[in-house]
Amino acid sequence: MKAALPSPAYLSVDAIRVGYRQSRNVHEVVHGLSFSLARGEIGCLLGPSGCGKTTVLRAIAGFESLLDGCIVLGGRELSQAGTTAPPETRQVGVVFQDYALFPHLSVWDNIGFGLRKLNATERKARVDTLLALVGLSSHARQYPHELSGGQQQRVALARALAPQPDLLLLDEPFSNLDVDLRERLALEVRDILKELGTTAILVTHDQHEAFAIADSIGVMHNGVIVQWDSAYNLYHRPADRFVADFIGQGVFTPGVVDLPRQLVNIELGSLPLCQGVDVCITNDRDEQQVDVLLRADDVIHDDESPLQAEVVRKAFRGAEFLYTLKLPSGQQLLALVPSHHDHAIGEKIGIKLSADHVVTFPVEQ
Ligand SMILES: Nc1ncnc2c1ncn2[C@@H]1O[C@H](COP(=O)(O)OP(=O)(O)OP(=O)(O)O)[C@@H](O)[C@H]1O
Repeated sequence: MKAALPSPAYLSVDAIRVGYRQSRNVHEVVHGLSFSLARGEIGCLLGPSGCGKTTVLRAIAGFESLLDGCIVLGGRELSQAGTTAPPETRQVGVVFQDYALFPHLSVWDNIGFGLRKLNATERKARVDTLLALVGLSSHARQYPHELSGGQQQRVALARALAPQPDLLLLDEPFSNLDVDLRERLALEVRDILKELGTTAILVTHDQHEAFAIADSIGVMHNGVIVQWDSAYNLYHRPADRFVADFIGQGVFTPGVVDLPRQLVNIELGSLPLCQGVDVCITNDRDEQQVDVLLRADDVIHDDESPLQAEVVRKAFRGAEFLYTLKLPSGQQLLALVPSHHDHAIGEKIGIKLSADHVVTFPVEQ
């Protein structure tokens, strides 16, 4: 059987460095960042405020030039140091956080704005198709101020998609919307982009948004991508402590690797080392102190368990409580527990481990 070949890159962002001019100096904020997308793939740059996500997006859109590296889209070189194709020649659409709709134009005219090269029949067909796709056919004659935030963002999406861009950039598009609507709209947007086969990049600091929309996610820290991966792998196989901390909820708990038995022993019990876990034993006793990542779903509540932990904090999450628990040693951990188990702060509850693999990191000095 032939091994599957990796999809060829449609967008290639190769070792780009980007900075902002400050008087005579350039303050570099993106340091040799690389990733690529196949045609029709949805990527996401996810990271904390100030890590450089928007700067990367602006460089791809052509609003910032490169200090080094290059950006290639569908075989066309868009940017390299000293050469920046103007934004309007790139066939790249952008959806901004604040919608940026034309207030004096109706929904229909906003969407049709970039289609003046089409004849009236083609233009009408295209706008009507997009209106139907974003579920706003009955709002065509309304003005932006007559729509909700979610509806306005759908108009902005339809307007950006109307000229059939080679690449769509979405800059924190849901951040002005309430939490429930955000995830719902993110899923809807994913369906729309997949139906059209549009290659897209979302920038966000919200992991739920990233998980809902993207095929591949790059976690950014200080101007570089520290892990480019699926949502599943970012959560279950974080490449370093920063990713482990940024994605999902969990704690680092001390453990000792028992290499001959392929176990890691922690206060709660023993966990199997999974194959491929990179544990470097530096002493001759075949054991090593490590920090073990324990996710909130690795610890389950069990009334029968002899292992007791004290509830020190609780946060209601609808279907679940996120409990912060204290072990007899004082070590704290997190546990997601179905919300019909409503325990008081200070109460002791039975817990046990339910992790099928373990992620370890070297102990921080
Ligand atoms: N026009 C500018 N001039 C100078 N510095 C800038 C400019 N825009 C951004 N920066 C700086 O570049 C760094 C990265 O900013 P950027 O907006 O790319 O981050 P971000 O990850 O998108 O953050 P956020 O999530 O808060 O939007 C920050 O330190 C910021 O202060």
